[in-house]
Amino acid sequence: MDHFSSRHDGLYAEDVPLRRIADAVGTPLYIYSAATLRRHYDILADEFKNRDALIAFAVKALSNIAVLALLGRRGAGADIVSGGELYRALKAGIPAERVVFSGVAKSRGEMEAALNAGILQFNVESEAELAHLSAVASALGKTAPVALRVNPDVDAGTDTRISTGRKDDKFGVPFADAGRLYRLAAALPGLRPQGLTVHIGSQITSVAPFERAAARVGGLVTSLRAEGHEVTHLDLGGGLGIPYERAAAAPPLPVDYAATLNRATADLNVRLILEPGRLIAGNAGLFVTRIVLTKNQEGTHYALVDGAMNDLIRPALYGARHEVMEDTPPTGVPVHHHIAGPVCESTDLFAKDVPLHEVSAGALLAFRTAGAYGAVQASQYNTRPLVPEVLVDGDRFTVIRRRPTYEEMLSLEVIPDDF
Ligand SMILES: Cc1ncc(COP(=O)(O)O)c(C=O)c1O
Ligand SMILES: N[C@@H](CCCC[NH3+])C(=O)O
Repeated sequence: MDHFSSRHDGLYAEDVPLRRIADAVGTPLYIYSAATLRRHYDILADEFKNRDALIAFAVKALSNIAVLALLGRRGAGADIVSGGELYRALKAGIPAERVVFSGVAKSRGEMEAALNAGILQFNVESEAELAHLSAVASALGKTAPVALRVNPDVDAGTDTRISTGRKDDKFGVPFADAGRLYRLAAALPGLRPQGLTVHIGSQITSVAPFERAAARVGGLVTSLRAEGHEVTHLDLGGGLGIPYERAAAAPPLPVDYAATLNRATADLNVRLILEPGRLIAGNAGLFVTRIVLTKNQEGTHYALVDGAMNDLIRPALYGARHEVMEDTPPTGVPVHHHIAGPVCESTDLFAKDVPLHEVSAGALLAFRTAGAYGAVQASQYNTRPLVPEVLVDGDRFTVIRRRPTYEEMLSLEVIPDDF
């Protein structure tokens, strides 16, 4: 089911023509489909409906509060990695009891805010962090619910830049230290260890690594219980990959992924937590840009667009490929173009050799699969305004983050008096 479609009169997001949104809001911009977000959440939630399970959306993937509110109302929790994300999740109405806090270096202020809010769990990634959290919680007279993030030393087989579960990655505690650190957490004041967590990477395209990681951490649950510890929560992270290109091998279906996790944890009697990000948001978003002009450089045709790497950095950062849709219904023979933006970097190149039928100034191009790690990784490089976000729901659309003015962009800057 694709909520972004090409019809006889152009591209649509659900029942709204892209052209209508682009004319009203200007380009570049992100467009999200509410129906897709709901569908992706519901498919996963349904697979765990007979379990005590929480789907804590990874806020880092797409953190607009409208999206968080939409998911929160369906029962989603939030996996956060900063005080800012905590603030967003609570603003969006996600109850603190559904918030888990991941990250290798939480600051004192972030810990205090999360303790005061009363979050479900801190995912702790080192011995030093246990000591730090113990001190912060004790000073506040609070008890921090803790899950120890273990590094299962499983190669997720994904891009090395987004792999997190091999022993040399900076995440989690070494598997061999987990027992000792769980005991330490039980002994330290201000901490209440309640579980374990793993997250082995992102854009993972087979279920086998999830199965291995779940088996390893499941074994640890059993051995800790045998030592007399309470282990009531098991957080299996996020990381399932999604199809970026039709031509590429399809990643496992969410139902197969869910079946694997359900099987691996069926006998553990734990509250299960998942932290999907990309799976829910990735294919729910388009990045939309307009052609400004074309040029031929030493035999290469360039379509130069008004969007740039500061708006969607994935191609520049990871060599990611986002499929391109043309707004103009394809007629005639296409000409292959490189699609590049106006930023002064050679990596500001979205795609090479894309067959385009219409390259006149003003034509709209939409990059698919841009909902996750798109708008959230945008910057104001080259003093380009942060890219707006629009949420489509049926035949309606709402600007859920508007484009700032130049005045707003400069409003935090000051020229000292005494130069
Ligand atoms: C701890 C943690 N949980 C969840 C996620 C979400 O991952 P994904 O968007 O691949 O599902 C990430 C990002 O990789 C993460 O670091
Ligand atoms: N930013 C990465 C994903 C990182 C996952 C974060 N733990 C991407 O765009 O694919």
